[in-house]
Amino acid sequence: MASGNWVKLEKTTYMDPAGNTRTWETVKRTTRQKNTEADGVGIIAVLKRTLHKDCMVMVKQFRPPLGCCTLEFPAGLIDEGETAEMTALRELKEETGYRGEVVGVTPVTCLDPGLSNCTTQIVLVNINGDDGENMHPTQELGGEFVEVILLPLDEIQTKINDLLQKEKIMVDSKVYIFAMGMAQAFFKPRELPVLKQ
Ligand SMILES: Nc1nc(=O)[nH]c2c1ncn2[C@H]1C[C@H](O)[C@@H](COP(=O)(O)OP(=O)(O)O)O1
Repeated sequence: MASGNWVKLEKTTYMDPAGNTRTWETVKRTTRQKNTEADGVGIIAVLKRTLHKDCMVMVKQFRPPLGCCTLEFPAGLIDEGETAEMTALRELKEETGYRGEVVGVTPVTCLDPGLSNCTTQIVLVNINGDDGENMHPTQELGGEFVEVILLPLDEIQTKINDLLQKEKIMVDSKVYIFAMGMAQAFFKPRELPVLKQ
């Protein structure tokens, strides 16, 4: 239907469970590399430093489709010949200046399946903040404008809520779901169990 340098709009033909042929308006990225089912990666990066709380390394940037800034995990598209792990370490260095170590990776996951076939792998990365090269991180941005935001892991939902109150900023759903999960993990086990009616 329409095609640009980064995305295209297609009419996808499929058969529904009743055997009827139908169509769906679908957005696809045009940049997906051979030998990968993922368009890009998201990076859950945890900065670990002596005598500091563990912090999530987040990024704030203006996103043209939304017309506002977003709070996201560092992220980026997979380049030719890269694995998800390689992309994660490259993008983390470019966007935040930190050098990390991969400690986990998800399967290929979808992002907005009612609209698009866009996919991502989420890569979990630890950053040794006591390491000399991570003490003064320097971004390597070629024309991108990305602000690094550190949020303490054990208060992440509250800190995000504070940011949303203070600034006109939109939070990525992956980030907020992660924050809700962390809040549950940190606080629920410490509550005394009570009988639920
Ligand atoms: N849908 C897009 N439209 C564009 O006009 N440009 C786009 C789109 N998607 C990616 N890009 C361009 C813009 C930047 O030059 C790079 C950034 O990509 P990357 O760092 O890999 O990913 P994000 O940080 O998630 O944008 O790609």
